Amino acid sequence: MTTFGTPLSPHATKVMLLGSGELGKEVLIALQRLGVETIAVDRYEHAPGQQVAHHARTITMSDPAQLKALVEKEKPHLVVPEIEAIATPMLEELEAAGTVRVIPTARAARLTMDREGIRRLAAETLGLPTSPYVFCDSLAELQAAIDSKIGYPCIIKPVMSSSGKGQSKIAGSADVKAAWDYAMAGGRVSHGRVIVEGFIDFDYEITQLTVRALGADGKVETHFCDPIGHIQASGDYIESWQPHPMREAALQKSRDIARAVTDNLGGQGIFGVELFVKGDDVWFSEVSPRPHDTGMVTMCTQWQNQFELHARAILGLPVNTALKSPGASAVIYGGVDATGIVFDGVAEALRVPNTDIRLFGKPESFVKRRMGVALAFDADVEAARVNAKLAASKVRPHAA
Ligand SMILES: Nc1ncnc2c1ncn2[C@@H]1O[C@H](COP(=O)(O)OP(=O)(O)OP(=O)(O)O)[C@@H](O)[C@H]1O
Ligand SMILES: NCC(=O)N[C@@H]1O[C@H](COP(=O)([O-])[O-])[C@@H](O)[C@H]1O
Ligand SMILES: [Mg+2]
Repeated sequence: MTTFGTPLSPHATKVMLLGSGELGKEVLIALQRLGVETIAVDRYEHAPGQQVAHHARTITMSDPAQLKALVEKEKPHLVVPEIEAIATPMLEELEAAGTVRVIPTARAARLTMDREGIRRLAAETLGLPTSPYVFCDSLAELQAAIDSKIGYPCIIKPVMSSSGKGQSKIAGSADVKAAWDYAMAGGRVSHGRVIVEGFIDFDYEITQLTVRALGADGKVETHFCDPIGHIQASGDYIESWQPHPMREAALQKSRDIARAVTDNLGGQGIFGVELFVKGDDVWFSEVSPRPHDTGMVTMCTQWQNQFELHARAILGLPVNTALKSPGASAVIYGGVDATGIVFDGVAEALRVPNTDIRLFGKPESFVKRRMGVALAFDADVEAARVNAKLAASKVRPHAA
């Protein structure tokens, strides 16, 4: 796209986000700064991104008929998936018919929508190192897969879920049934299928943000951000930092894997490639063809954060992935099941040196729902981590 229109006029450049949580909200803000007209879609009203977009629409995005009707009505130039649970075969149909361009591609959205598509692509088609895995459709199949191939400890996840929902790590046969039941209850779209993965005893894990953007010659170029280190609890990110120090060999392998996966998925935009590292060994875990939750740290560490990079890349604009400062992020959970909650301690949080916060504005809080994030920059990552966690701890969400 080289010509940009005026929002809310007949020549507007229109972008529709499918999913409008905390990540989409920042993409929408970045798009608006470039004069794009935005349509924020989510499964519930007043989603974070809907609060800042020109238009808010609420549909069941996994329903192909509803999705088709909305895209045909709104006629966006670009459709940008922000979550996995979307009727991606319908996106492929709309893309093939020339109705719309999907970011990065409809095929990438379909392959990464559930764990099976992307895992088989990475391990079986591209030959990349991953944990050992088996897909299972029943408790009996799960037990058999563990006994014959995977062993303990292992990790069981619904094929379609994110942020650790429905995921368990188990140590022995006594836990298999509970893990199966938990996966059945925790998947985003009900699917009686799980992946069981061998546990990788990594030294650390990173997100390799990788941007595919157009160069001056109109060809796609790959740009890498500095590696982001992170800590996950029950499969959900609680802390991240950038840059994560890495030995040269591990960094090179990480980038080779990231390039192989993103070259195959194609299109333009940012990807969050999740990797496990032990010594100089690197395993591919999964990839988001969109900004990544651990990448929220880039709001205080890069000149162009991951949301701006995504906005620029999808619009065909040049990108710059340079680091501005080391920094860290720490998650603020709701801590309570309630709607319309209030947050105390925001001023105290911001009195911690070099910090900032984002409160996402989700209308409903759950004990373990991510409601905000604290950010800190500093001369080194360790100091930033201390301050990000301190700032997050000062924010006290509670029922109104
Ligand atoms: N095979 C494994 N070995 C060791 N740790 C693992 C394995 N699989 C997952 N984990 C741990 O669980 C975390 C979450 O796993 P995964 O990324 O597959 O879940 P997710 O629900 O897709 O999360 P998200 O949507 O936040 O990326 C990983 O970042 C890692 O810390
Ligand atoms: N790991 C994926 C991830 O972090 N996705 C982000 O969380 C939102 C859903 O939050 P919710 O579950 O609180 O509605 C999504 O819309 C996206 O912004
Ligand atoms: Mg993950």
